[in-house]
Amino acid sequence: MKVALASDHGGVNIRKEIANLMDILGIEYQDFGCECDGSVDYPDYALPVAQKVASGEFDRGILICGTGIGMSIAANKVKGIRCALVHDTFSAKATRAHNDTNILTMGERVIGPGLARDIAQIWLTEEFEGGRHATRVGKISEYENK
Ligand SMILES: O=C(CO)[C@H](O)[C@H](O)COP(=O)(O)O
Repeated sequence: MKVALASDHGGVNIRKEIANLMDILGIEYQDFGCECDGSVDYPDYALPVAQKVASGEFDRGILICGTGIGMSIAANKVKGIRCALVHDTFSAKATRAHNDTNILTMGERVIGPGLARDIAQIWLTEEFEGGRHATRVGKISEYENK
């Protein structure tokens, strides 16, 4: 699995935490910044990462901003992306098992690094269950492809 990782200025610390987690787990990833001295605009990071995942260049994406919301809104505009904003471990598991999400977002101004790490680890390792969930995800793709 190859993961594209990025944050805006509001998510730098959790982005570094997740990079460290993926180093430990032996997960291949590329860090697309930001190299933030000051303020940047989250769509400039969310959209390129989402495009890389949608194109198949990367299997998954993880995006961090202050709330996770802006990154999530932007990523979900890209065709083929199922992005989940997650701030609890139950949803981290469920959104992989049920929604087959390919991008995870979190907000550094919402949760701490320990919880973010746990959420990322679950999301990176949980499998999609398929079955009835595949039917439902398929309906979303069908709508998107109309
Ligand atoms: O969470 C975010 C987007 O959803 C951003 O990180 C947040 O809006 C940045 O705010 P500021 O420019 O005030 O640091």
